[in-house]
Amino acid sequence: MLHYKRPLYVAYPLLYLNRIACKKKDFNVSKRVAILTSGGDAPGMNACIRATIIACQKAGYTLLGYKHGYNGLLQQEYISLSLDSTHNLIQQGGTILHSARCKEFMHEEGLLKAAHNLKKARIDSLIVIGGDGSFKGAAKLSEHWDGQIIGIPGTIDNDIAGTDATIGYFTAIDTAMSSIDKVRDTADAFERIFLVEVMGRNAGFLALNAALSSAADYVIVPEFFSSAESEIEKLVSQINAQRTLKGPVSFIVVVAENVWPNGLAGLTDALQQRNLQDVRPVTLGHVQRGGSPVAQDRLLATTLGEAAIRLVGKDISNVMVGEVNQRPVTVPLSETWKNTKPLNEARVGAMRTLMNERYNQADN
Ligand SMILES: Nc1ncnc2c1ncn2[C@@H]1O[C@H](COP(=O)(O)OP(=O)(O)O)[C@@H](O)[C@H]1O
Ligand SMILES: O=P(O)(O)OC[C@H]1O[C@](O)(COP(=O)(O)O)[C@@H](O)[C@@H]1O
Repeated sequence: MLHYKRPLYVAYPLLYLNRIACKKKDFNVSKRVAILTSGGDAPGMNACIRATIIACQKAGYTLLGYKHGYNGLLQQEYISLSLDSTHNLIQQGGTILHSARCKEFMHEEGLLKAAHNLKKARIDSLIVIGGDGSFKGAAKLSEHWDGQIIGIPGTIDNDIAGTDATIGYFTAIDTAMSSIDKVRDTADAFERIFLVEVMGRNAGFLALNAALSSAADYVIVPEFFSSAESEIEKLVSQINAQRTLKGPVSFIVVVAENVWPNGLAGLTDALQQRNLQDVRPVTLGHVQRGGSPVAQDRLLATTLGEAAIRLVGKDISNVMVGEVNQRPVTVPLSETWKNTKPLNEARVGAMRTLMNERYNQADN
């Protein structure tokens, strides 16, 4: 016997309508995404924000921008980010969302308040552009908030494991390099020793690469620093060897911040005690954090911003989106600070040959 199968919409009209409604809802799942920039600002953060705005708009997501890092979460200070905000944004230094270091967020109460505010604002996914400190904060937040958390590495220090580079790092190298080029002009004119301090917090990426790209004579980085006593011996022997060979010439030492006891003043004293009198210290400081991002930072920022939005709604959280060999990768947030990223081996080799051991006798 043939059974006439009635179509669903005839047999169960309500169920059918409901199904259509659900399908439509699935199709249009309008996620609410929030983004913030935290810790030291870095050139390229804006380029990253721009990429997320466009990617969210294309996916039909709502994007809110919390201002002043985690303070914005605590104060519920946010703005709606739409395509209107993207014009001329890619080339702007700093961050239109502003950044901050937020003490309150380091405590349980602050974290609970932030989680409460995120729930209240019905945020599904939070994107944090920042350094390892910001990622530690994000991981802590995930203990109190069950939304999705995605980190994007943004710091001039490049001290985040799991990604070849961080947003802002390339521009900072460029800025330090061109500043050292200028220092060299005056150093040459007076045949003086110049000590140039560059940022990097506790890592030597910026110092090493700024020194190599500006053809400095010596670089002091935390990764190879054992003691002031042994380092001063090596440095003085290079200066004296160079002077013996070439007569009075300039000598530029790039020094990573936080390495030398008492900073450049301490190193200047140590050199003067060894009869090297005409020494001038220069601290490059926050100038390294500013300026329009170079192409490499814009590209990294744009790729990572787009890749982060691709993850929205997926079953993955508490990860950083980084880049390894020019491919986006996801890395658990905890690995970004538990692992230590080593300096590039080939650059270290170049550092020894062209700078720190340049005047050493060959072994053979
Ligand atoms: N252990 C932590 N717990 C909670 N929040 C943290 C923690 N570490 C850092 N943060 C938050 O992240 C912010 C930025 O961290 P910081 O180390 O200053 O910069 P960056 O993210 O650039 O490394 C801090 O001001 C704080 O609000
Ligand atoms: O701007 P501040 O608070 O003086 O901090 C200076 C520090 O910030 C940096 O510029 C960037 O560090 P983070 O990205 O880790 O915040 C460091 O290189 C420097 O040590």
